[in-house]
Parts: sequence; structure tokens; C-alpha cells
Amino acid sequence: MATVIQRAIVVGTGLIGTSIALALREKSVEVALSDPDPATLDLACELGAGSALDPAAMGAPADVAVIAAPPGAVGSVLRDVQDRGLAHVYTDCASVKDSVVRQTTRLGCDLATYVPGHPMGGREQHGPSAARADLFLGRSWALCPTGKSDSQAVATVVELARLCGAEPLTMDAAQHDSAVALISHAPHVAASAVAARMVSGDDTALALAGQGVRDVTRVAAGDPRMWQEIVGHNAAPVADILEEVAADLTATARALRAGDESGARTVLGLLERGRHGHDRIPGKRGAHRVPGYATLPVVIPDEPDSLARLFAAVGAAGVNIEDVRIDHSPGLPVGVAQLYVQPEALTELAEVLADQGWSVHT
Ligand SMILES: NC(=O)c1ccc[n+]([C@@H]2O[C@H](COP(=O)([O-])OP(=O)(O)OC[C@H]3O[C@@H](n4cnc5c(N)ncnc54)[C@H](O)[C@@H]3O)[C@@H](O)[C@H]2O)c1
Ligand SMILES: O=C(O)C(=O)C[C@]1(C(=O)O)C=C[C@@H](O)C=C1
Repeated sequence: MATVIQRAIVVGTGLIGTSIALALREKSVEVALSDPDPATLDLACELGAGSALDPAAMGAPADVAVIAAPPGAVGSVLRDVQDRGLAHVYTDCASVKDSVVRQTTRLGCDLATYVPGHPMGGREQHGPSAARADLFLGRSWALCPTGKSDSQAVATVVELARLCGAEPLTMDAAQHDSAVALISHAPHVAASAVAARMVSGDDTALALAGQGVRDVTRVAAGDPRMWQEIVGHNAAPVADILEEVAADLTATARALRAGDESGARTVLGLLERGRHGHDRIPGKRGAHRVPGYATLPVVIPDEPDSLARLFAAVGAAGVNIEDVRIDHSPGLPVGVAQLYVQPEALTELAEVLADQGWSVHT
């Protein structure tokens, strides 16, 4: 079933909504934007994410409407946009899915045209000023169709994810929620618990802070109210993981106080399990860019000679690759090579590679 998204609506133009809109604009999709906060909407428009939604001037419904509002608002926003007939297909971006599906069902939304979604890209900042067109490049995008979502609607939202450079993964809402409790929500709370210790740390201790504590606590800089809402909507799965983390921490503290051989084995056991768990996390996505260079993200197929061909093409264009980072998850058919080049080489290299058929995301 071929679907081509030409016109989209984004409701909620914060970090996620504006990032999706920017990614769609790069693919020449016409985007109409809406947000209850006029300053937020103006900024998203000024950043080139689209133009303000004017329902009177809209004509035919858009191909897809994306709701990028906080989880607790998704049900009522969906009901409203469906009542106004703004699009043929609807999706949302909330970080939790089961409670959102229950809200939409309770509010009598049309579940045939709605496909719950969750793009797995984000940042610890919020609002349109933090948005980036490449936020979802090479990331997974969870789709949790309800039993009632129709197949054309699912195909449209798959296309939306791919237009943003992401790889759609279909699962049910409960499976999604326990997965994100493990890989996103509990880690966020644990990072906040570690970061909260810094409140009473003295200035000398904080002056010593290196990269370690910054890495462990980066996400704790996120919006506390948004995260309270996210973990509150996924309470039981998050609480389950946090209890396991707390048990490990309590056992480790006891073992350290005991200071005996058995205690040493307990500590080593946790550190070894931690390393093993870390090794199981695919790729190294979201690492910070190397300062001073421009980065050119290029999508690479998961084939033996892709990188060699890409490097050869860059060399033939006379450009030196200063550094490279490869974001790739085993099992996904594509990855993203981030090429670090001198800023003055960027535009021409992007054009040369695009002309040769590479999927380049400047
Ligand atoms: N921040 C992340 O890393 C991340 C990643 C993936 C998904 N999400 C999900 O995406 C959604 C948006 O998060 P964000 O980080 O962009 O937050 P944000 O605070 O940057 O943006 C949220 C926007 O929603 C608007 N909004 C609030 N109530 C609304 C309503 N009733 N109708 C329409 N718009 C409304 C706000 O004015 C704001 O502009 C949330 O559901 C969040 O769970 C966040
Ligand atoms: O990278 C970050 O800053 C994020 O917090 C992104 C992150 C995540 O935990 O991976 C956070 C919440 C989302 O719902 C999806 C992605």
C-alpha cells in the first residue's frame, strides 16, 4: 500500500514536535503547526518548522497529524483534532503508551485512524529552541497499533518515522511500557537520585567533577514536571525496576561497610553485571559531537562494503574525514555514519554524496 505524506500537522511544537516538523520540512512536506503557547508556536515557525495552522484555510484534511503534547493531554487533543477532521491519520509521541491508549478509548476517539507512537530520540532540553531535524536519525520509533488501527493508518505512520530517518518497531502498548521502564524511565529516576546528591556536595567536591558524573547525570537536567508525568503514567513497571536497582545499591552499601571478602565479591559481582548490561546496549547513539568540525550524517545500509564505498566517495571528493562516529543497532537494516569534516567542506561534500545517491542529512 503506497502512501506519500505531503501535508502534515504537528500539534505541540516543543522539542519533539518541532524536531519532527523540521525533519519533515527537509523532505519537502508541507507542515502546519499548532501550540497553545503563542510564543512557542512563533519560535517554531521562525525556525522554519512550518507555518501556523489555519483550519479555515486548510482545505482538504492533512495526510497525518502528529500530537507532540505531554502524555496527559494526548487523549483530549486527539479527540479535538479528530472532531475537527484535520487529518486522515493521527499519531502521538508520548513516552508512555498504555495509559494514552486507555485515555483515547475512554474519550471515544476514532481508533481506526489513530496509531500510537513513540520516537526514541530526545534531549534533556525542551521547547522548540532545542529542536533538531536529525534528532531521530538512526533511532528506533515505537509504533503500538491498537487492535482497531487500520492498516493504511499504520503504513502512513511507518512512513512518517522513516521520513524522520528513524526505524519503526511495532509492539503492543504494555510491552512498550515495560521496555521503556527499563531503558529510559528508571534510568532517568536513577540519574536524578545520583544528581540530587550534588545538592549538598560542597563547592570543592563539585569543582572536581569530571566527565563521569556528567555522563551519569546528563538526563537529570530534563524538565522535572514532564518527567513526573511520564513516570507517573508508567508507575508500576518503573517502580519494579527501581526496586531492583535499590536492592543492588543497598546490598553494595552493606558489602562495602562489611569490608570483608564476601563483601568484596558482592561489589565485584555488581560491577561485572553492570559491565555486561552496558555491553548489551546497542550502538553509542547520542554521543556528543566533536567540537570544531562540521558533521555530515549519512545513512549507510547494513552491507559489508557500505563504509568502504562511503569513505572512497569522500576521498574522491578531495575531502579529509577528521573523525567519524557510527550509530548502528544490530538487526536494523541501516545505520548512520557521522562524518566530521572541516566546516568549509560540508556543503559541497553533501551535494557530491547526494548526487551519487547517498542519503545525506545536512
Ligand atoms: N523530551 C524527550 O526526550 C522526549 C522524547 C520522546 C518523546 N517525548 C514525548 O513527546 C511529548 C512532548 O515532549 P517534549 O519533550 O517535546 O516537551 P516540550 O515541553 O518541549 O513540548 C511540549 C509542547 O506541548 C505543548 N502543549 C502542552 N499542552 C498541550 C495541549 N493540550 N495541546 C497541544 N499542545 C500542548 C506545550 O505548549 C509545549 O510546546 C511528550 O509526550 C513526551 O513524553 C519526549
Ligand atoms: O537522550 C535523552 O536525553 C533522552 O532522554 C531521550 C529519551 C531516552 O530516554 O532515551 C527520553 C525520553 C523519551 O521518551 C525518549 C528518549
